[in-house]
Amino acid sequence: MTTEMKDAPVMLSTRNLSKIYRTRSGTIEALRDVSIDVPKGSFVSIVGASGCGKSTLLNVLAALESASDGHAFRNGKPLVAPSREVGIVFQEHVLLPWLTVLENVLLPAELYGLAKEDSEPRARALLKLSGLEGFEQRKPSDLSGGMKQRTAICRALLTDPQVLLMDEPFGALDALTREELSLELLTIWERDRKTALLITHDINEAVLLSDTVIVMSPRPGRVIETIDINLPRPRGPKTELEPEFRQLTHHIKSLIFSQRH
Ligand SMILES: Nc1ncnc2c1ncn2[C@@H]1O[C@H](COP(=O)(O)OP(=O)(O)OP(=O)(O)O)[C@@H](O)[C@H]1O
Repeated sequence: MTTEMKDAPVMLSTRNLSKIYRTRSGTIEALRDVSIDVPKGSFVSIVGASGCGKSTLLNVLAALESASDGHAFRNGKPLVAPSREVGIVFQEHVLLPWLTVLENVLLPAELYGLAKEDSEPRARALLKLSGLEGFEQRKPSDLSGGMKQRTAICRALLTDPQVLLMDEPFGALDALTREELSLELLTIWERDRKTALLITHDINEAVLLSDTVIVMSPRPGRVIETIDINLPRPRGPKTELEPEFRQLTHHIKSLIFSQRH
């Protein structure tokens, strides 16, 4: 993280956050004592073994789930309810099949009671930027997996949120489409510099996009290391050829493997 970012105000944070799920067959400790800071305008990724609580952490930060203990804040205020200041992109099953692409992108406008006259031009502009012009009136079933995720990203950006939370947004895509979309996301982010928090299993993707990568332990998820990625921006496909890029991905992989039981 650059000095400039270290000095930026904190947009999202948790302090000693724990989450225990109580189910009929017993309790599951998903998160233990997690404290993180996401500075305003930064791109932070969270990586860790499957089941280590990454989605749980993101859901708490989206105010979709509550913590069992500890605190979560946005802009220094405790999180209470989902907000139009936070856009969320999930892995899949995110578009409503009976609505058109445009109607899907406009859903948050309905949810937050925004004027259609303002929202529709923005939705159309976002779709155009994402290469989806001409598909506004199509149904999601007419789209490829990559196009569906582009639509989901447009929807998350509709309210011009301060924060973008993404849970494995490219997880269900083939490797090439995944790479293409992560490069597109990089371009969008470098243009707007919204505060972004990404959950990913792809360590290359995490290092390519992020200012900081947070590595979590297996369940119960704890932060085991926070790694600053100081690779120069703008970044692109060539960044992956840098020796520093390879050292960073190797270090993160070793950390995750060393935690395996
Ligand atoms: N609603 C729930 N009720 C009970 N247990 C849950 C619930 N949601 C998650 N868990 C459990 O909490 C743990 C953490 O789950 P979570 O989905 O946050 O992990 P993850 O790191 O995102 O996993 P993955 O990388 O596989 O998506 C898992 O053991 C999971 O079974």
